Amino acid sequence: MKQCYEDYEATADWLRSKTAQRPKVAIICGSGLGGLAELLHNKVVFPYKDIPLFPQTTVEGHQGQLVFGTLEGQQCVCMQGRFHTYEGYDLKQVTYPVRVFSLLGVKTLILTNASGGLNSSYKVGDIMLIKDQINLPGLVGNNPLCGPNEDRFGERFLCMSDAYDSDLIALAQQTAEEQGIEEFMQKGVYCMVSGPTYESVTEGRALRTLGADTVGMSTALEVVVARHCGLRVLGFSLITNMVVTEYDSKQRANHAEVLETTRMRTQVLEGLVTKIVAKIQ
Ligand SMILES: O=P(O)(O)O[C@H]1O[C@H](CO)[C@@H](O)[C@H]1O
Ligand code: HPA
Repeated sequence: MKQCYEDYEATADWLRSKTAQRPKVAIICGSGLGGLAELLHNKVVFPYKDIPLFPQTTVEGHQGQLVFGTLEGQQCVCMQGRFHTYEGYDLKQVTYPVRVFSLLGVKTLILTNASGGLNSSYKVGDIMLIKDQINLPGLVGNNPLCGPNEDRFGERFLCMSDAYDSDLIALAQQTAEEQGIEEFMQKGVYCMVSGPTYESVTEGRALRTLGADTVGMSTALEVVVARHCGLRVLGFSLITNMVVTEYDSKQRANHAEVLETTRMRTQVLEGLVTKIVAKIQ
């Protein structure tokens, strides 16, 4: 499927025609983390299957609906479920909603994800503020900005050294302190791999050597496209499991454990994001 500017406009126009809400903040919820959308007031809900040109979610823990509403007085739009390349979607489909959000007038994108911990000082259940990313698929040619540049969204050559907004990171850290949850807050580097396989022992070790603190199968592509259209970005990675980095380990990564851990921390993460949203200008 080849998306053009008019496709993004058509989806944005359709949404505008169905709701008078004009969010400035968008939130993409990771695996098992869609509960945040339930906290919105004056909800207007669109199942993805009803939204023109929107992909569908196929992964357990990703509900598949777009929720507009107000969080602490701030108009928001929340994706209860995201798209991944391992589902068979291409890079433009995975990132399609981000450009739609930009056309709707969104200025800030908050992303959450479930991830495997690589940094041995991290524990399952820790929440990592993402300070930077390694877009592994992008480094070898699978970058969503490949192809003709759409100047109406952004420039051809995009700087990514400031991808995660330092003011928003500071705001998140301050809010975590106020919430008294610093003990399980971390700050580090997220690495995206394509999945759907979890890492082999040697792959896990290699990613750690590259400088990654956590690894997952999402987020980086959405962030590239968000930055291209000028959105400010804040990201949280919930460590749902530790990546197996010992050859004789009996531990095995699995999605059930991922979802189980999200259940353990979902309320804390929801509370943190809610308080941050309240303070976003
Ligand atoms: O990144 P999110 O969507 O949170 O989900 C993570 O959890 C799934 C694997 O358990 C993968 O989709 C991985 O990317
Ligand atoms: N690896 C990759 N993606 C993941 C993991 C992991 O260990 N946990 C949750 N998403």
